[in-house]
Amino acid sequence: MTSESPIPTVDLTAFSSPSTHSDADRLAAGQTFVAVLHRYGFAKVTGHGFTTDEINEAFGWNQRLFDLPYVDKMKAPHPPGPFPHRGYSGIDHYAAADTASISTPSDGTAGSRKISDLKESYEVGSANDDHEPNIWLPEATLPGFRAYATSLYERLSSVGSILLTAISVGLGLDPQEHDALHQLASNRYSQLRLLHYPAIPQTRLAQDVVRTRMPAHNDWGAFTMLFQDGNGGLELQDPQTGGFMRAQPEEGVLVMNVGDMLGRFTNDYFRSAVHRVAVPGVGVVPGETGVPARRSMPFFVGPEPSHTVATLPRFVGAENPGKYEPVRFDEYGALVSKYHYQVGNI
Ligand SMILES: O=C(O)CCC(=O)C(=O)O
Ligand SMILES: [Fe+2]
Repeated sequence: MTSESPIPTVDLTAFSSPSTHSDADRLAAGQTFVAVLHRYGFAKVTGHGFTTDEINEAFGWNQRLFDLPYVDKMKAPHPPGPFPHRGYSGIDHYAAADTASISTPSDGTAGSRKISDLKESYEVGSANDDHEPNIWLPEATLPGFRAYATSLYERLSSVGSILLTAISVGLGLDPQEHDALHQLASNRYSQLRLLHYPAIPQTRLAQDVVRTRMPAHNDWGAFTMLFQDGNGGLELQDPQTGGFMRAQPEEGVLVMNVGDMLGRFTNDYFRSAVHRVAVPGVGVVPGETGVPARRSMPFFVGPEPSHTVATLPRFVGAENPGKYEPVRFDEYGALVSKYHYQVGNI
């Protein structure tokens, strides 16, 4: 079941342009953001500070990267295991390599699906990450890409801080709680993923081989900020109805979804959002051409690997018993990525 009701949009300009807005503006925007995240676990966000020009530039690099011949892209191959989660994962190799940043919903939907290889990706971390080093193409293969991707990581990291501050203001956190929230976002250990889902020919759709471009899953960091191109396909599960809501593409809009760490931190006051990438049904594909290619760019915001994520006491009470034990982020990630490496399906 996919619902056509729109995902609420929250404008965070009061946080990205603080000098032209008052504390009252920030409180109102922060509270709206918190209310939407509490209800859904995700939101569309405008006024995040990442301009339309910057978004277009990022998609331009996405295209130039994936337009390279396969042999060139394989000059920066993702290693055969889950770690480090860096470099290029090709159409033919994706299922075994793509394991980090994703966990599986308890209903087992992701686990039961036989995946076709429908996407390629390139994973980028911080230049200062001493844990998972980046894997770069030779400079001559795509001149300027390394410098650009490094700067994009930094830009998106600062956008992540804006979203966290909005959450902090909206929740009315005290300074100590505010710091604990911000520890969910390490500038050094977040992760940028460039994604390309190639066009799918009509014949392949008619054979009914292709059901989803990415099966339902949760992201296991703190939260994810995603830009997608005009072709859309991202769907997020409404936790109240269980139906999926389409994230209709809109220029300049970022989709933010809660990941497992922010879910645990808030004792599910913000629930980790189940999401997937759908393929339009055969009936809605125009003509014989099939489904167009699609590009997206998620940025996974997460804490330091050694950081222990514990539920904030304000989210636990007599009517709201704590659901989660404190967990070290790297230990949680190792469990999830090992599972996905074995199942090899996302
Ligand atoms: O491509 C998309 O829109 C979603 C990607 C995603 O959910 C992921 O990479 O974890
Ligand atoms: Fe995801």
